[in-house]
Amino acid sequence: MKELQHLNKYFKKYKWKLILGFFIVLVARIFAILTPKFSGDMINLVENYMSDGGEISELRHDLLMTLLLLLGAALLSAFFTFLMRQMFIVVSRYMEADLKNEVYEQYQNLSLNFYKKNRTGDLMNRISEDVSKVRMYLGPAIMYGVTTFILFATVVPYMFYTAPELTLYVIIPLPVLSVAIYQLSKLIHKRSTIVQEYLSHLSTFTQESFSGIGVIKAYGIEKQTAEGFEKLSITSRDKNLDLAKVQAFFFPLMIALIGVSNLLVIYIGGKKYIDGSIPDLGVIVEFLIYVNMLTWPVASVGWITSLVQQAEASQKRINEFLNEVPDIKNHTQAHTPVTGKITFKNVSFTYEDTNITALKDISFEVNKGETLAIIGKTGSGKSTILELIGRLYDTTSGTILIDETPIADLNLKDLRSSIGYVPQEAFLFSDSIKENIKFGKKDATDAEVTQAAKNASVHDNIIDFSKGYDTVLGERGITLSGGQKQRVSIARAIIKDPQILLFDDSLSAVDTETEEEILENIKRIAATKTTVLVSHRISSAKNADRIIILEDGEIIQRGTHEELVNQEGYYQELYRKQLEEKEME
Ligand SMILES: Nc1ncnc2c1ncn2[C@@H]1O[C@H](COP(=O)(O)OP(=O)(O)OP(=O)(O)O)[C@@H](O)[C@H]1O
Repeated sequence: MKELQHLNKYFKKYKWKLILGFFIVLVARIFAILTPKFSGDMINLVENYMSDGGEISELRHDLLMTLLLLLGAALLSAFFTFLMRQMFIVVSRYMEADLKNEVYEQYQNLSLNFYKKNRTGDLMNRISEDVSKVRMYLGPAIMYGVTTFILFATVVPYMFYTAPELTLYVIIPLPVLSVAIYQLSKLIHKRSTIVQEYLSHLSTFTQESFSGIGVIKAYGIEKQTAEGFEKLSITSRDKNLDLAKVQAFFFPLMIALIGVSNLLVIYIGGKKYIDGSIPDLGVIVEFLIYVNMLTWPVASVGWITSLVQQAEASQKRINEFLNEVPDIKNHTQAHTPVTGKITFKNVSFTYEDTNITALKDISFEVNKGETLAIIGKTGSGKSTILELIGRLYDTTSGTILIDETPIADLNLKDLRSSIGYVPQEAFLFSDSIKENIKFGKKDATDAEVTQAAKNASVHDNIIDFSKGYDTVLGERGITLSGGQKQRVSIARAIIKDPQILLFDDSLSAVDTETEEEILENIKRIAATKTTVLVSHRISSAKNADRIIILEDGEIIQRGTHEELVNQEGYYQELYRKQLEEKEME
């Protein structure tokens, strides 16, 4: 139960509703106990009439009155049971939503390293599957727990009071039922976990084949894919059958044990009635109803135990993530506005998971209003520099200063809100183009969106779509070309109007003419901003105020375009090669 203690704060939050729920259960149970009593009374009325005689009209009247009472008690019990569900189950849904929000908020705070260590499927499972299992503890387990407790606390003493020995006999099979259901629930849980696993294999498989349908068709491997699917689905079916077999035991087992209790009531109760130790036949009828009434709660003790165990295991998995401390911590609560000067002082960086040293002793400076271009082969560490500026990671050694302040001393929120980052692979959400651009500035006006798109040279493409800026992207919408995606992503960074603009090879998919146009626009709007531009093309770098060349995480050359073209080395070679390519076009 240690792990589940995390949920106590939610019980505290909803305590009044839960306390009210407890009293409602109490009232519902009292009315429920009355129904067997009235049934017994009716039998007794008939029995007395048959043995003692009397007016038939009087019997009719008495029977009708008792029947009405019985009906009233049953209706009231049903009404309060409804209210009870409203309390417990509704509260559990609130708590489930609260827990989901708590986990989601924590996910948002965790750093990139966390996401690399854990698979997306696992993250999704913990926020959906595991939280649902925990809800079974917060809702049904608590509700049935309270109901069973109250029922036992009221019915069993009453039964003992009415016929002590008979009570003892009839409740003997109940613990057996409870243990049997517990074992069965455990087995059901084990098998349903396996079924669940296969289900997720199946959905991952289908999802991948649908996303990669183009590749599957191009390589003509539809048949193999279908065979792969069939194999998986047959195994999944067999696992489902295994589960169905144990599930099939559940109700027969309950019915068999109820049957045993009923037989005991009739046999022992009958003998006692014959020898006179039970005065009325009605007691036997009453007991028969009580036994049936107690069966489900008793069975539920086993079921609840298994639910609580599953919830405990799930909460343990959730707690693992909730207790995770973000690698990147915000040390400063005060507002720290950013102007834009960036200084790297002997920065080295090693990726924790791969142990790859991506940057070695890097030093450079970019002033506010300047543009720095970073050129280098793939894997030379260019993107890593941008990630360090956004503090997605902390340096392994050395210091990064922003406006002369160590980056770790800046308020993380201020730092991130002063950066417009265009990643290497543009990521667009399944939403309209307008909303995708507004992601950079939630309250942007339509005019601002259009202006940003114009600056990113994508406006003309957008208005060519029949729905213009309202065109929906993604799975159910249209697919933009690589270059269009990059430009929408640039518009998103521009609309933010940040102090620092970071472009990670963001123009690789556009032609050189459009590249030039965008660079011109960026130069204009970024006149007072700091721009860092990663590229493989000289055309992107040539107008930058400073250029650095990276190789294997080290700066091998630095200078302006003029200086570097006249210097033997990587830049000059690249310049010649790209010039030749251009001439050949
Ligand atoms: N998230 C990561 N986790 C572990 N290693 C990484 C990660 N990102 C990059 N690396 C490694 O760090 C090195 C530098 O990568 P980086 O992405 O900075 O290079 P790059 O110059 O931007 O390359 P490209 O031009 O291909 O984008 C590479 O060897 C890469 O494998």
